[in-house]
Amino acid sequence: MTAAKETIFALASGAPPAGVAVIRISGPLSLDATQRITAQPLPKPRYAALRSIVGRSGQLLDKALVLLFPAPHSFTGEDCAELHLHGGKAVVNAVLNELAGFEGLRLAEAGEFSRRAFENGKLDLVEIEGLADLLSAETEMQRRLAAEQSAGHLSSLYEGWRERLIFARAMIEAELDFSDEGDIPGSVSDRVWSEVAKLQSEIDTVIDSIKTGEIIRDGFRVVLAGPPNAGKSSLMNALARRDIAIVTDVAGTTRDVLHCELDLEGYKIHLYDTAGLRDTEDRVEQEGIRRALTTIADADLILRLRAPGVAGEVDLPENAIPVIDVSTKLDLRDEVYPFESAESLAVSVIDGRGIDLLRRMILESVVARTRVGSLAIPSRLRHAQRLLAARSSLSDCLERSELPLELRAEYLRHAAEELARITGRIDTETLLGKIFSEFCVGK
Ligand SMILES: Nc1nc2c(c(=O)[nH]1)N(C=O)[C@@H](CNc1ccc(C(=O)N[C@@H](CCC(=O)O)C(=O)O)cc1)CN2
Ligand SMILES: Nc1nc2c(ncn2[C@@H]2O[C@H](COP(=O)(O)OP(=O)(O)OP(=O)(O)O)[C@@H](O)[C@H]2O)c(=O)[nH]1
Ligand SMILES: [Mg+2]
Repeated sequence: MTAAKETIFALASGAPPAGVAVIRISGPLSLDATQRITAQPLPKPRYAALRSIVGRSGQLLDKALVLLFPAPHSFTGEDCAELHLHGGKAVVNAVLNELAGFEGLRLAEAGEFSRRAFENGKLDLVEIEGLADLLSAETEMQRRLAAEQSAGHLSSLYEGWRERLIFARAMIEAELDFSDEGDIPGSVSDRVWSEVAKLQSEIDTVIDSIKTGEIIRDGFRVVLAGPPNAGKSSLMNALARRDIAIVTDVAGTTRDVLHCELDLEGYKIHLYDTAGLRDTEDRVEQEGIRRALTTIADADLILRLRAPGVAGEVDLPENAIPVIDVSTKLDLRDEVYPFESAESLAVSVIDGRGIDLLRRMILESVVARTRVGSLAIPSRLRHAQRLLAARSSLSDCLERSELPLELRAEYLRHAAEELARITGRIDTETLLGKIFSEFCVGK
């Protein structure tokens, strides 16, 4: 058993002033504290009731809605209470101070409610990561991805794989146990290998979707590249609809990499403006160009700009990054129609032609890059590492057919353990192993 937990509390809603502020309390003294601060009968569990919130000397602090969630049916799995106060700064402070004065209560640390939910088996690590992503989601696609993850759909996928691996191992154990008797029909393990191969390909599909998850969660990186004076900074300002970058007719105006974020139909886009690429003796500009090339190399999409009367079609480094060719300053040319082909177009920041079309082409590029059946997909390196490890154990298991069954089964155990590490739900077997390995031999 764990030692009796302290009771923690915190403002769970956004910074005051706000219409309503929610203070959340969790731990064994939650109900006591709520009783003391209301000095009225407690509402029945999970029903909101209006109560006077009073201070030590009986003074009225606020009239608030009070909600109780007795353990284990709460967010943390502990006794919880919520005070829905008027959201003024002084109201919130007065109630927080009152709670802080109670013996056995203290202010929660960052993430402590979620940590307790994890410790009480209410949420696994993957769901907690999803919850964190949900709270920081700014775009619709980020929200959808995080909602899938925090609702446990990704966890179920991993847990389902793990159960199938445990079952496969059980089949092998059974074969080992019965093989002494010599007369089992066919080989059980043959079926196991085909199941393992199937699992491996399912894991591969999910590993392949990690880049998609990363793009949705972290954003799609679009880089403006081209010679000086091509109109990169002007185009950044036009796409962002804000005056972010300095624009002049001096070649070599931009040196640092400039960044802004766009929300294109729910997709988070990082847009980078870079120094014009050219041979130069200017050391500051050289450094700018070095940074530009680094940014270009990390891009998910490159907008390669050229302008009438501006020399230097830039040679981009050889790589597989998609490119849209953009001819700028369309207003200085005779053409009227901005659309050239699927990979190229012409724009003008003066009359605005082609800008919306370019926005749509960027959107099409990110949509094409993130097409997946379901959004129950990983978006973090942590998952990628464990999945790759699990996958490599499965391929060892399949390829090393010269090994005795026991050893091949060991690879399956290892793969299952890697999956358990992602959700943080290490099975009793490994947990016990871990606990006992920490004891001295002979004790
Ligand atoms: N006022 C309020 N609104 C909120 C939250 C909250 O904690 N308080 N949430 C906080 O994130 C989210 C809702 N999430 C919640 C998740 C679980 C439980 C809960 O009481 N779970 C119990 C009972 C489940 C049931 O009755 O179906 C349990 O899991 O045992 C409550 C809120 C969003 N809105
Ligand atoms: N007529 C016209 N001029 C433009 C257009 N876009 C940019 N310019 C002009 O072209 C010049 C260079 O524009 P910038 O946006 O600073 O070019 P840049 O590519 O960022 O240049 P560097 O930062 O030096 O690499 C400025 O004088 C702009 O006003 C356009 O669509 N039409
Ligand atoms: Mg510039």
